[in-house]
Amino acid sequence: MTINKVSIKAPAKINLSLDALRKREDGFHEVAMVMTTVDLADRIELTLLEADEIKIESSGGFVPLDERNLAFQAALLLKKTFNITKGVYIHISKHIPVAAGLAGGSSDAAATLKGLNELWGLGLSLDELAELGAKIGSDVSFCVYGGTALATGRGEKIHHISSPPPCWVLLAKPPIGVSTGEVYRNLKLQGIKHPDVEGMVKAIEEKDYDKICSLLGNVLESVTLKMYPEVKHIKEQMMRLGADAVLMSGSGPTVFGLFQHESRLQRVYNGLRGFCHEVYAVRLLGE
Ligand SMILES: C[C@@](CO)(OP(=O)(O)O)[C@H](O)COP(=O)(O)OP(=O)(O)OC[C@H]1O[C@@H](n2ccc(N)nc2=O)[C@H](O)[C@@H]1O
Ligand SMILES: Nc1ncnc2c1ncn2[C@@H]1O[C@H](COP(=O)(O)OP(=O)(O)O)[C@@H](O)[C@H]1O
Repeated sequence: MTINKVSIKAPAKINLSLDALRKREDGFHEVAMVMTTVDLADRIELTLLEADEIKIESSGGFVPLDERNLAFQAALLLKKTFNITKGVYIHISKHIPVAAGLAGGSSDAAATLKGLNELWGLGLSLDELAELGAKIGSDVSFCVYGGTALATGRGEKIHHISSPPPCWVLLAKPPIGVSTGEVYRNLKLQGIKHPDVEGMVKAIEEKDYDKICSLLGNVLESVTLKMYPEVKHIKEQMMRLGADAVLMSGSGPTVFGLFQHESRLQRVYNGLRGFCHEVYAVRLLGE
């Protein structure tokens, strides 16, 4: 039976730990990061087109609707690599804030790779899709697998780890978009405080919630918090209102807080909504 349509969830990620070790010859940074998915997701619908074309539309959120869209790039990459002459209509229901440090674009690209693998009957494994994904962006490989992982290299080498203990996550995004490239360009590695990435992996494997909270760390905060004081302000407010622990995700500007108790999450959510328009209460997906 030929499949004509597939619908795939594309979840956002947060970085529980993010370290940059050195700048490489190719301009990228060698990183070590712990990433995990949360249940805030875009939905990607792919419809088979007999004509040799890629069409893309999106509802909600402002994203480019041409070859700059990472989902479009994913389709084009598969077409070129495997000489596909069929086409696809991609529809993105956008729920993940854009340029927020939550890998929304990368997750859309990963979902498109997985969906087209079915729709175009390519028979590729997840490992093969993740390898292709790395050509689109450093975060795409992780998004192909989802779950929880230690990512090394420029972020494309994925080492699966067990899921953290279940907890609530509050995401708060100030009304600014951050360029990942600009943040990495302004990163000064000398004298910087490096997070304990190995300790974080261990704490997750041991399901030690308190240790996970105490080890949250992200070297990119040293850049983004200075560039955008509103991110620092949200971090301070979330902590003051009662989050168990707080960190900026990726290159920002989204700040996340962790919570074991739903009642406390609700209190902090209400407090933040007073001055931050975009706040989301979600759960860790983990697996
Ligand atoms: C910071 C992180 C953490 O998960 O996420 P976001 O904040 O984007 O969500 C990632 O490392 C971002 O991954 P991604 O958004 O895919 O970045 P890419 O498109 O590959 O790279 C954008 C630019 O960031 C810089 N870059 C990216 C990754 C890396 N390891 N070193 C870098 O120096 C490069 O200048 C590159 O041109
Ligand atoms: N499908 C997409 N969804 C979101 N952003 C996209 C998409 N395709 C391309 N982009 C572009 O990618 C850049 C990074 O967006 P995004 O992936 O949301 O953030 P981040 O890299 O901070 O996690 C933005 O400049 C955005 O315009």
